[in-house]
Amino acid sequence: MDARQMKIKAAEAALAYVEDGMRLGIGTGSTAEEFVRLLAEKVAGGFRIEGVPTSERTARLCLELGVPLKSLDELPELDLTVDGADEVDRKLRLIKGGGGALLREKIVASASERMIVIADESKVVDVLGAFKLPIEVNPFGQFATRIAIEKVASRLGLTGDIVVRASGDGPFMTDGGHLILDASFGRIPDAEALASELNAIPGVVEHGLFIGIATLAIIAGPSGARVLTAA
Ligand SMILES: O=C[C@H](O)[C@H](O)[C@H](O)COP(=O)(O)O
Repeated sequence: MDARQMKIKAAEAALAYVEDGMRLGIGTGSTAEEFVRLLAEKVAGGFRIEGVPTSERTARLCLELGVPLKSLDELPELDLTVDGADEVDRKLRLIKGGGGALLREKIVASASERMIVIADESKVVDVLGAFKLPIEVNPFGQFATRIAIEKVASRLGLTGDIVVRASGDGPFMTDGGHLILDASFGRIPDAEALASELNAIPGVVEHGLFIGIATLAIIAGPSGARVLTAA
């Protein structure tokens, strides 16, 4: 089974949790896109859902494939969000934001009764942090914000480069008009402490640590998909 087939397996398994009439948060990234494709087939067959996309990219795909969309303002309470992740640990803590959609993803998932993560085995880790932590920051005062992040990290014993994510010749801009700083901290033993310290920095809009948000993860490997619940 290749990487794409594993993503499809996880997406298929997640579809079993989607019920007719649900208000559904729809994630971003290559795994979430497999979910959108399968969801679109069900919608074409008469299945009714109302979807809230977590990015402009996901919104475009949904529109192209005929998945009905609403804004989060129209549907501020959702039944379920299905989304990918860059890392997931055994307590279902996540790193997200590899595709730059972490802010909307976190808002949408937090407005949902449940969040199901879909991923392949390569995303499961013992300790978060091998994947660079995306931190979304306001462009105003970005250097001051970076220094504040470095100080917080150093207090927690974390070191490593923090770089502005690039796109083409310029910086990558999120759907909300912010920058992403990718922090190479390596292992993050106390994700809760880092999350709350980052939240306290004024220039930090949001960060990619999702803690206490996911309800279960569907992890696909070469021999099929397994369900991971918080240890
Ligand atoms: O910002 C992007 C998201 O957090 C994605 O869900 C995450 O990067 C995983 O994407 P993929 O399924 O492409 O690995």
